[in-house]
Amino acid sequence: MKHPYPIMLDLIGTRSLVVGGGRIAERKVRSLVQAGAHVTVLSPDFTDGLVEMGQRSEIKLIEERFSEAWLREQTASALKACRLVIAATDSAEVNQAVCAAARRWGMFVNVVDQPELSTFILPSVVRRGKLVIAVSSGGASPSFARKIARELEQSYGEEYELYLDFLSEFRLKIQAVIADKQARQQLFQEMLAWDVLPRIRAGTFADWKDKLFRAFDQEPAIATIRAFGRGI
Ligand SMILES: C[C@@]1(CC(=O)O)C2=NC(=C\c3[nH]c(c(CCC(=O)O)c3CC(=O)O)Cc3[nH]c(c(CC(=O)O)c3CCC(=O)O)/C=C3\N/C(=C\2)[C@@H](CCC(=O)O)[C@]3(C)CC(=O)O)/[C@H]1CCC(=O)O
Ligand SMILES: NC(=O)c1ccc[n+]([C@@H]2O[C@H](COP(=O)([O-])OP(=O)(O)OC[C@H]3O[C@@H](n4cnc5c(N)ncnc54)[C@H](O)[C@@H]3O)[C@@H](O)[C@H]2O)c1
Repeated sequence: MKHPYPIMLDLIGTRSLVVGGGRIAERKVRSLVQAGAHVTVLSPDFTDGLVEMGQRSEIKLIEERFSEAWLREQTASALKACRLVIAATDSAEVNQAVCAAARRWGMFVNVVDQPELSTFILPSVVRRGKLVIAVSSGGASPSFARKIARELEQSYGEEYELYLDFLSEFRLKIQAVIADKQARQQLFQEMLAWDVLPRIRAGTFADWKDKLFRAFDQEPAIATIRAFGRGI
């Protein structure tokens, strides 16, 4: 992959197929389910984790081997409904066959043991609510991508979830009321320098936010917000 193109996909309600039921398949399935995808797993056996997810109806398990014969039995509409396919068996040949079929159907495909065949690969991810930090080494060293993500996890703690919610909520409020686009954009930059994170950490954020929103509702002007943000 010379120039991977990073995107944030909305998979809610879409279908994905994972072929293979081992440890690696389970890791990929968990991230798909977390993203809201409907996942079908095709394999003659499954990890305990996958079995439990199947029992909780979080995923659909098909206890069969992938083969050309299995593929022929599937209806075109069922296959076409699949957005992503992950070939996660321990057989390079089977993974290649899954990849060829997925490409034939125009699906995006990830091959866990042959990155060069993949049309997408998975990054190491840190999630803090709306904040998603994805790190990829482009397949050079997945362990290194993971190491950087763990380091970022230390720098961007749990408080960032609330922080992003605040930035998002207040940004929408400002967009709805302040017509001057340039002034708005300047304010969005300035807001990043306010002492919001220390307030979240100190437990004084909710009170401060209430006051800010009340001040803004009473006098919806840039100057009010600026003065408040700077603690004047
Ligand atoms: C990030 C993460 C996401 C995820 O899987 O969700 C991910 N691998 C993770 C972990 C990990 N993978 C491996 C080890 C063992 C140590 C090592 O080899 O380093 C560890 C470490 C561990 O498990 O701790 C082995 C490995 N991985 C691949 C191969 C095949 C090959 O290279 O040929 C082999 C050799 C198999 C063998 O030879 O036995 C291939 C891929 N792995 C990728 C992603 C894609 C590139 C990502 C990138 O570079 O940006 C890519 C190309 C395709 C893909 O899978 O999408 C996840 C960390 C999640 C987290 O944050 O915890
Ligand atoms: N991409 C990554 O992040 C990564 C990390 C480590 C290892 N790997 C590679 O991933 C592969 C899988 O590793 P694992 O630890 O999950 O292996 P595993 O042996 O635990 O699981 C393999 C699964 O594939 C199933 N399978 C075999 N043939 C099949 C077929 N025809 N149809 C459907 N399912 C079939 C097996 O029944 C089993 O459930 C290995 O090749 C490994 O080298 C990838």
